[in-house]
Amino acid sequence: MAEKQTATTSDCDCSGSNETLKSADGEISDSPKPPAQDLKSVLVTSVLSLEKLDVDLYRGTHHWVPHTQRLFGGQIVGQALVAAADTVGDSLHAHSLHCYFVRAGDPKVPVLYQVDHTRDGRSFAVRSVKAIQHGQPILTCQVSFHMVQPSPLQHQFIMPMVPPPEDLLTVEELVHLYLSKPDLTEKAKQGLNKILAAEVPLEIKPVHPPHIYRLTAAEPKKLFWVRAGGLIGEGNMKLHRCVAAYVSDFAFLDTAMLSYPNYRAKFIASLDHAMWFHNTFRSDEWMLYECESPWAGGSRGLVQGRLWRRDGVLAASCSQEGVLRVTPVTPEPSKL
Ligand SMILES: CC(C)(COP(=O)(O)OP(=O)(O)OC[C@H]1O[C@@H](n2cnc3c(N)ncnc32)[C@H](O)[C@@H]1OP(=O)(O)O)[C@@H](O)C(=O)NCCC(=O)NCCSC(=O)CCCC(=O)O
Repeated sequence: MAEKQTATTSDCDCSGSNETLKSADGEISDSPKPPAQDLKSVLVTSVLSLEKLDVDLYRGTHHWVPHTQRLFGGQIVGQALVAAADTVGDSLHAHSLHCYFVRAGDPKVPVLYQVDHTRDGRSFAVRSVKAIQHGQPILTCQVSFHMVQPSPLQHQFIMPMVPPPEDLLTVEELVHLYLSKPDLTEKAKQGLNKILAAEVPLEIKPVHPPHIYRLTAAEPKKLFWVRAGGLIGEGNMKLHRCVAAYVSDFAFLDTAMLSYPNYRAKFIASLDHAMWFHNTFRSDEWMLYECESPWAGGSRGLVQGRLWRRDGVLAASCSQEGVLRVTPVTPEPSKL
């Protein structure tokens, strides 16, 4: 386990409000089904189980598609990582990836993944993956792999102090709580029911659930516990990194919107996504996702995230820039 060093102030700040579950009558991000820890995760049986069509050529299908009706970026990154990882030996583990989302993914057709062997070195290997639909790239992704090498240099920030997942409600439980409140507008009910109907293969527990009646401008920071819905197990540790790639794009970019409750996203899409894997972890066990946005401007926003194992080990770091085109929210006469 890595030794820890003193955290910066931003790393210790866990006061940001959490908008994994957004305002009941604002844009709603979809949310998970209840846990089924005895069942194999659909991420393993379906989403990240690619069909090998030929040498270095794979095909992936979809499970959950966001309300935007463009493919979920995390799914494309996760599948690209599965394809890349299949072309390197078992002693090599992904330590970083860098992706550009160049076209919207079409949920009506599968995605092809073409892997190019950029370089095989002594301890590192690099793969370039192109995700293709309708003959055109929708994502380009470079993945670098490294063999396990010891080092006397070891440090990491300290995980923020937050309540354990056992003390918090899932998004679904929160939605049921909100639905039981009186004076809920029809629009709000519809939004909440849409969340319950979604089939996101993740289980999420916001650390600071948003207040349903009062949305105030908050620091662009949020924290939530997350794990794959269902069992993945220890059989294929490479797969946990692919699942983390899937997880890392979920409700990430909207961190940049937390300071602007009077605007809703008219067009929101991730432009790029980068990830660094630091330690081994199980993505079917609770991990804390710490997200913050250091900057927004010019119709774009930057977000950065850290995925923590619950024992305080830093598992992965992520960065993403996205396009954020917003429109003012029209105040409603009723309570919600
Ligand atoms: C980013 C783009 C759209 C850029 O392509 P482009 O041809 O340069 O497109 P564009 O000109 O920006 O148009 C896109 C759209 O934005 C509109 N637009 C353009 N300029 C303005 C403006 N000033 N005001 C208001 N709207 C504007 C355009 O009319 C386009 O709208 P349209 O698609 O025609 O309805 C493209 O590269 C793309 O689609 N890439 C893929 C992005 C993606 O699919 N990412 C992964 C999925 S997003 C995700 O997973 C994160 C989830 C976020 C979350 O919910 O947390």
